[in-house]
Amino acid sequence: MSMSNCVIELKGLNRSFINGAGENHVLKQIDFSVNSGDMVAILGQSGSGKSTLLSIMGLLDKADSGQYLLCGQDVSTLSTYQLSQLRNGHIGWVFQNFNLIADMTVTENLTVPLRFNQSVNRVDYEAKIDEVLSKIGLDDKKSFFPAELSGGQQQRVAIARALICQPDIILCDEPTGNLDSANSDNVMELLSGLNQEGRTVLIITHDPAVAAYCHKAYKICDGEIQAILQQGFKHAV
Ligand SMILES: Nc1ncnc2c1ncn2[C@@H]1O[C@H](COP(=O)(O)OP(=O)(O)OP(=O)(O)O)[C@@H](O)[C@H]1O
Repeated sequence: MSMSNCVIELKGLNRSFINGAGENHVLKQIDFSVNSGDMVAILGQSGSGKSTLLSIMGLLDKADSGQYLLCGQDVSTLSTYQLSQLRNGHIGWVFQNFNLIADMTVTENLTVPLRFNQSVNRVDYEAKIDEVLSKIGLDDKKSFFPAELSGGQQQRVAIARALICQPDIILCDEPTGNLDSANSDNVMELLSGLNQEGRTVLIITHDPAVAAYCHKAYKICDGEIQAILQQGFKHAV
């Protein structure tokens, strides 16, 4: 285990896709790290590789070459089972389209990650669900189906689902992309609060107002990642 404060460390990371036009080298020799407790925005034009990078960091995809250390562990040495254990233990995901299961109630949606987590006892499910629902302010919506909630409420449930296994890292892919500005602010306040509690938050966004909630911002351009100075957040993309 590394002694560094880095929860995410990428070294010389490459990812390409082959398509009809040949090889698309999306991420080129990426060196990037995120410290524990950071709140980081990743910007970049459509197709620049933001989701690809986040998928690798969230252990949903693998780099072609280079190294990825998650909480000090070199993920290339791990089996599929070990990867899923690491993912369940450390990472919560929030997506643009919420990705709630339509024919399950809020409570049932929140039960799904608990079932995959062997360290949570079934008798504790209800208390865990109550705890995350009160955190997002939707205690009264337990038996609602996703379609009965507003977009902002659905995204808050998705954040509750990301939180329920107590991850130390929350990865968000355009979390406000489908929300109006009031709901977007609401979701960002929620994510900021989680960061203030000590969670590391990474957010892909096109929106400078979202980046402004973060301490650091980076931009992916031509396969490379570069830091953006705070005063440049507004004009980043
Ligand atoms: N599974 C895949 N197979 C082939 N090409 C892919 C795959 N995933 C991504 N790509 C390509 O990699 C490039 C980067 O895609 P990615 O989704 O990471 O971009 P992005 O910056 O997240 O874009 P957006 O802002 O539009 O979501 C694109 O050219 C895309 O077509």
